[in-house]
Amino acid sequence: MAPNVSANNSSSVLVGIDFGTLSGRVVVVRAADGAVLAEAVEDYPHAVLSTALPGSDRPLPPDTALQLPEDYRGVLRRGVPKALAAAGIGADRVIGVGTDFTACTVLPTTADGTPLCELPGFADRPHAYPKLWKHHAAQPEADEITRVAAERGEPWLPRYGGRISAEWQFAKGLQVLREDPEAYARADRWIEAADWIVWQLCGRETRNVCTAGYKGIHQDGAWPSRDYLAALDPAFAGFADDKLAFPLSQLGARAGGLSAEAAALTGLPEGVAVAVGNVDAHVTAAAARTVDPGELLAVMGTSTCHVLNSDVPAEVPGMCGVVRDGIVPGLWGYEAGQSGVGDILGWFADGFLPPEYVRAAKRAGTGTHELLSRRAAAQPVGAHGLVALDWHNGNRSVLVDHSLSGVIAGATLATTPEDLYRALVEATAFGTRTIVEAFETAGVPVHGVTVAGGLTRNPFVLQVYADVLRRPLHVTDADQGPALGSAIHAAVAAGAHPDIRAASAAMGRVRRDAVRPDLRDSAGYDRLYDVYRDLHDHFGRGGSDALHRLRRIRNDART
Ligand SMILES: Nc1ncnc2c1ncn2[C@@H]1O[C@H](COP(=O)(O)OP(=O)(O)O)[C@@H](O)[C@H]1O
Ligand SMILES: O=C(CO)[C@@H](O)[C@@H](O)COP(=O)(O)O
Repeated sequence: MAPNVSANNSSSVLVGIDFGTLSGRVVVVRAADGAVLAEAVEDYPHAVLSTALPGSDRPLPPDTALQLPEDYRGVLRRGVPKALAAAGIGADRVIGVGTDFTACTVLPTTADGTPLCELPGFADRPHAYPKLWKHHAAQPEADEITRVAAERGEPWLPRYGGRISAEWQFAKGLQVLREDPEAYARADRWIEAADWIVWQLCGRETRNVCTAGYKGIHQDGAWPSRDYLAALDPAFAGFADDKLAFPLSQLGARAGGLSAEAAALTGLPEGVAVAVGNVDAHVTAAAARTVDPGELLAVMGTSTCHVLNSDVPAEVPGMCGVVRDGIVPGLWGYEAGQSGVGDILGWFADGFLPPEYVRAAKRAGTGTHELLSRRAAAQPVGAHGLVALDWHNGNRSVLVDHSLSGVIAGATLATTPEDLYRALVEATAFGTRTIVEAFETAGVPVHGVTVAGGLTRNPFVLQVYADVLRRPLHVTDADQGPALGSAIHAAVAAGAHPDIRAASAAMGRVRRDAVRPDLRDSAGYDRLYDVYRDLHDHFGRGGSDALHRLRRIRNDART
């Protein structure tokens, strides 16, 4: 049944769904002004598979991170009806649905979109499963992809900051070919989860310009040539032509209408607009009103993604990529990122605290992050005598090396847990400063910085970032920024707003200058940042190969 609400009716609503690392979040949003009427969070029952496949005790190799497609369907099946019920509105008011995904989260499927891991005989093969963005086991393939491209002078390499990441589509695809050629051959399609979920919703394959550009290597209308791919491996020559190629759709476009099957699954009306797939960080630009040139958005959660529009393409060393139309049609969209941010803080706060800290947090009725943040905030800048490197999940920008790991320098017998927590927060802020400086040095101006994501709920973290960056921060005023961004894209796909810019202006939410820097503290952070830069270049740019050697020793010991 087609909905009985027209696109510009004041009661029209959109459903936005953000498929995150551990859960899917669904929001129901008013088309006219972006008011969030309700939200629901649906955890993935299997979370991240990094030690073993379900029902198996065979250990997975180091740096593996897989997921289950059925967990994604669970968000459609349970999360969407929950959010609609919480909004207390009839499904007939929904005029469109938009989705975003972590990326590059990518899976092999048959020609009809069936995930390989769901085929008889493939359930026990790790390479038949979706590889999550933080699957970092394809670093050797990424190094090879970069080296061969540099040797051949491939014109697209500078568009990726000079290095292709182990997180992206080609490295992960080449790993499958090398380690499970049968699964590689059986995969008719190699598709971003961002596009696969849209396939589940509207019953047909589409591919979006955003993931094709940033996570695939699609530039100036073309994939890497067969010659280049054959130079990597003759059996890889057809990777792009056979498994990726498909006409690309612009962001904000209508991918199709909701299929009868998806309507039955979600409770939404058949035929409503389904927006083209998108990436969690890039879609948030619409929610944060950072769709104009020079407005940098940092989406700070498990990891941080930095996205930024510009009128001009530039070569920024170590960025993730620059893609025409990659964030909004008509501009060059830049992306950079840090592979570990909230995860580094969580690793420490969840795993390394003395029992008395956990008890103190309980007594205060807060979590351990809040306790550590409160205690750390009471210190003068630099009083802990520490500087850390934020590479516990590798380095996505500007070094593009996932064999790097974390470092904490300056620890003494007097070092406390709040000292360490503070040093880790600061390290992530220094990582962001390194990225902002890389953009500006390369001639891509950064006029303003807006932040979104789960870490914006921590005022201490925000103050450190404002001080380290010496800039006021604008803060996205939405608990579920990516999901709101997806709803905004759905509004455009449904025709409720003419384009992403207009929809962002009407439906986006941001508190301008919400956090102001304390410039006295900025001066203290400048001194720490100098030390960070020294350690960064020493461990990351060839001063010492200690971290690579340690990674090799670890892998040898585990195998
Ligand atoms: N109060 C807090 N301060 C800092 N980090 C936090 C806090 N609470 C949770 N985290 C971290 O934030 C991350 C989750 O961020 P969130 O934006 O909710 O998720 P995602 O990145 O999956 O979208 C986790 O890595 C967690 O360790
Ligand atoms: O890399 C990207 C986007 O390009 C992210 O999807 C990835 O870092 C995961 O983001 P989250 O930290 O889960 O929000």
